[in-house]
Formats: sequence, C-alpha cells, structure tokens
Amino acid sequence: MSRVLVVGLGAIGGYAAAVLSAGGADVSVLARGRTLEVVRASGLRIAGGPDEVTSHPTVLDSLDGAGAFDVVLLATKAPDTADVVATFADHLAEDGVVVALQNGVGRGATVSELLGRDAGLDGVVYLEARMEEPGVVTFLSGARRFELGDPSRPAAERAEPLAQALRDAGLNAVASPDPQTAAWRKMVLVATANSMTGATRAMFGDLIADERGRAVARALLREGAAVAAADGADLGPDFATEAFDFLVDVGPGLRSSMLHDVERGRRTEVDTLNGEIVRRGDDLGVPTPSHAVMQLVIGGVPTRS
Ligand SMILES: NC(=O)C1=CN([C@@H]2O[C@H](COP(=O)(O)OP(=O)(O)OC[C@H]3O[C@@H](n4cnc5c(N)ncnc54)[C@H](OP(=O)(O)O)[C@@H]3O)[C@@H](O)[C@H]2O)C=CC1
Ligand SMILES: CC(C)(CO)C(=O)C(=O)O
Repeated sequence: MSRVLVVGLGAIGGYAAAVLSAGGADVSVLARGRTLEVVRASGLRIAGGPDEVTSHPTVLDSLDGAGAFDVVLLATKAPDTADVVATFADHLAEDGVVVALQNGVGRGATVSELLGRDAGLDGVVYLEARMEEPGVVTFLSGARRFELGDPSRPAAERAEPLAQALRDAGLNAVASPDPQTAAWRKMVLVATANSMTGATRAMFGDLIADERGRAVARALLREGAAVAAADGADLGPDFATEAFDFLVDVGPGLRSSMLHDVERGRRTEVDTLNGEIVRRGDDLGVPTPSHAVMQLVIGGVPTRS
C-alpha cells in the first residue's frame, strides 16, 4: 500500500495507525498537543487485546512539505470533519481516497462534498477503544473490524483493493457489498447505546438491567430501524431485536465514545447520530420521538430569540 495519513489521532485513528504501522505500511499521523509529544518520544501504543503493540509511524505536526497521500484515514469526531478536511485537502493524491472512520450515515459522501470531488468512503468500525492517556489506545471490546463502503462506485473498484491492502498490513478490513445498509446497521446501534450512556453517564449494562432502560433501548432501536428501512437499508425484519441482543452480548461494561465526550466536557456526536435519525425520519414520514428526546437532553434545547 502507498502512503497513508491518519488524521484524528484518538481511539480509532490511533488504533488503526498503530496496527498498520506495525504491519509495515507507510503511515504518517497528524497529531497535536500532548499526543504529538508523547507519540514522537515513545511511539503509539495499543494496550490490551489481540493487537497489543507499540509502533512508530511518522509523526507530523503540520502537512507543510509532507507531499501527497494516497489514503487518508479520517478519525476525528464528526463535528470536526470540515475543519480537518480543509487541512489535508491539498495533500490528497489525484486518485487518493479518504475513509471516514466515523459513526453515522453518509460520512464518506460528506467528505466528498467538502473536498469537491468523489474521494470519500465510509468506514464502519466495530471496535470499542479509548485514548485514556496521550499516545495510548486502550482496547475495550469488539471484533476490531473495519468495513469500507464506497457510496458512489462498485466495491471492486476502490473499496475491495483498499481493504485487501489494509488486511495485508494487519488491519481486519473488509469491503461492504451494501455500504448504505452497513452504515445504517451501525448507526441504529450507536444512536441507541451512545445516547443512552451519554445522557445518563451510566454503563449500558447497568441501564438495561432495569426494565425502563430496556424499554428505552428497544424504542430507540425500533425507531432507528424504521427510519433505516424507509431510507432503503436492508436490515431485515428482526433487526431491532437482533440489535438489542448484540448490545447485550457486548457485555455489561459497554460505555461509548459519546459517554467519553460527555465525561471530558466535549461536544458530542448527538446531532450526527440521533439528530440525523430525527431529520431523516421527518423527511420520510417516520416518527422518532425517542431520538428527539435524546437530541434535546444531550445536545440542549435551542434558545428562543
Ligand atoms: N471510540 C470508539 O470506541 C469508537 C468510536 N467510533 C467513531 O470513531 C470516530 C472517532 O472517535 P474516537 O476515536 O473515539 O474519538 P477521539 O475523541 O478519541 O479522537 C478524535 C481525535 O481527533 C483529534 N482532532 C480533532 N480535531 C482535530 C483537528 N482539527 N486536527 C487534528 N486532530 C484533531 C482529537 O484531538 P484532541 O484530543 O487534541 O482534540 C482526537 O485525538 C467517531 O465518529 C466515533 O463515533 C466508532 C467506533 C468505536
Ligand atoms: C463501541 C461502540 C459500538 C459503542 O456503542 C461505538 O461505536 C462507540 O462507542 O462509538
């Protein structure tokens, strides 16, 4: 694989960068603050899990003079996307691609829109991880699977060869045959687990140990699955039930990237997740009252002028 740039060196970006760099890929990471200092001095570490490693990618504090990259793995939180795309837009090779390793639907298309060219791919990630201290990604749970979806071209053209190259460097990457369904499947899960944990600051297992928590989770999953189906995703008739069982199987300790943001006092992805379900539900005539409540609780009530 040719030159890879990872932008957003947190839990997911750090995990992918560490695995790929240890696997021999030519990986650069754009870092800042304390993470920049630590990774430059001591490398990037995955703590725990089957990919435990310390690796040494090229560490950049700016892209000045860095040349062009063939693959950008974009792993900031969704609200930071426009800012970071502007920083690397001039450093993407002519036929380069950007994989948005982000929760949500239409993330690759959003990147393409911002770039003004068809270069964005979806990256649906099944991995629970946290950067608890700068430069150290703690593996928590999950299949460590990275699903690449091309919203505009057949998988054989870009997603499959890229997934193969990432696999060759040690990352568990696969190409999605149906990117829209793949993105919605994860969207419905995280809009449920992330908002419930973010709104209550509780672990998902504790929430669904209570009948009221189980009822809220089921309502969020049902509404999300109904919007996904109306939007054309092929989740199957029992998805809401299967998704509930999946979240239970993840284990009682499931926290979420949104809970991490709430704990750190950071902006959350509630608008990208629950807000997007509400907007699409409105457009498609599907009621989404539970997601609207989460959007208001976590995102805040808009002030009246
Ligand atoms: N964590 C998880 O378990 C999972 C997360 N996801 C999804 O993956 C995506 C990334 O999440 P996650 O890894 O948890 O997020 P993190 O908050 O851990 O990491 C985001 C990183 O982006 C960096 N960043 C933000 N803005 C900029 C900028 N302008 N320039 C350079 N770096 C910037 C942040 O740096 P700084 O800290 O300095 O602000 C931080 O290091 C999200 O969409 C999330 O929903 C998907 C599956 C699981
Ligand atoms: C790990 C998981 C699935 C939890 O909902 C996730 O994607 C996240 O935290 O963003």
